[in-house]
Amino acid sequence: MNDVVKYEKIADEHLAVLRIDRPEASNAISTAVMEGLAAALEQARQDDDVRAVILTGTGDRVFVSGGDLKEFHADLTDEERVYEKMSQMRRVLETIHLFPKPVIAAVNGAARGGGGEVASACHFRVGADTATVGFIQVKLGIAPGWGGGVLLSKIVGRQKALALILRGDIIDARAAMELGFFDIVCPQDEILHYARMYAKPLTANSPKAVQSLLRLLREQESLPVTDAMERESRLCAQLWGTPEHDAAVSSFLSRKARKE
Ligand SMILES: CC[C@@H](C(=O)O)C(=O)SCCNC(=O)CCNC(=O)[C@H](O)C(C)(C)COP(=O)(O)OP(=O)(O)OC[C@H]1O[C@@H](n2cnc3c(N)ncnc32)[C@H](O)[C@@H]1OP(=O)(O)O
Repeated sequence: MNDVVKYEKIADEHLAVLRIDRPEASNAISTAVMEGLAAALEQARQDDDVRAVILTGTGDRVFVSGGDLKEFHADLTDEERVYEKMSQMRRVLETIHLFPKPVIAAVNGAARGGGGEVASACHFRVGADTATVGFIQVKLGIAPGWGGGVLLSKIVGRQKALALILRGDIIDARAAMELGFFDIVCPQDEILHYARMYAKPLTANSPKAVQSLLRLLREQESLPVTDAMERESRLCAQLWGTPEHDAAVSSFLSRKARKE
């Protein structure tokens, strides 16, 4: 992390909160933000005490306004340089998408262009009631640059993604919820509280079970259905011997015994 990406650990909730902190630029993604996010994610990955991550933006107006059009248009002049810069942020989105611990986007306000892509890379999205989402790249005559259109399609389905990306409409929080993009919507001034509440069951459950299920559910998308089903049986067998499973079963059985 650095000046433009803040990292806060909430130790007693096993959470890391990553905050994109460029309110003067509507939290646009500059090269420094890309570097800060990569470093912050690595810190959260390495900290065994962190069981989930919340990603948000500073302020009550904007989550992320997309790529920093001022920096990019000053610096990037030919296709290969644009491609390299887009790929730098695409790798950050890949890191989020493949992150071993659940990542929750707390969409505190407008998500535009790449802002929608960043939210799409997260495993869950908590939206402020004032938030708006627009995959508006088409209005700028470009495509989503960071691979987030592909991820959007996995969340809302191909047809709805096609409409959002090709039309470039800006939708409000209620529509984002109806599409299945937001998992919950909450009052804007309580967004972090709601994101923390959303994280609670994820961090309370066995980290080994949560993390291996997250991986399994991601990997099963590219497997034949019977292979994916077999992996689920294997995972259950692997988790059977863990202390968390022993404790949960003992607690259940002793509860039953107490009732008798
Ligand atoms: C390049 C990658 C591509 C992708 O992969 O998808 C993209 O992301 S392209 C970028 C697409 N995004 C946009 O076009 C969004 C542009 N911004 C807005 O629509 C609005 O700013 C907002 C996000 C809806 C917020 O509106 P508001 O609260 O009214 O603030 P202002 O518009 O006054 O902005 C304040 C301040 O922030 C600067 N700003 C906003 N967005 C960007 C941006 N993407 N890059 C750089 N700077 C941005 C804006 O210029 C203002 O600064 P000043 O000009 O210094 O006042």
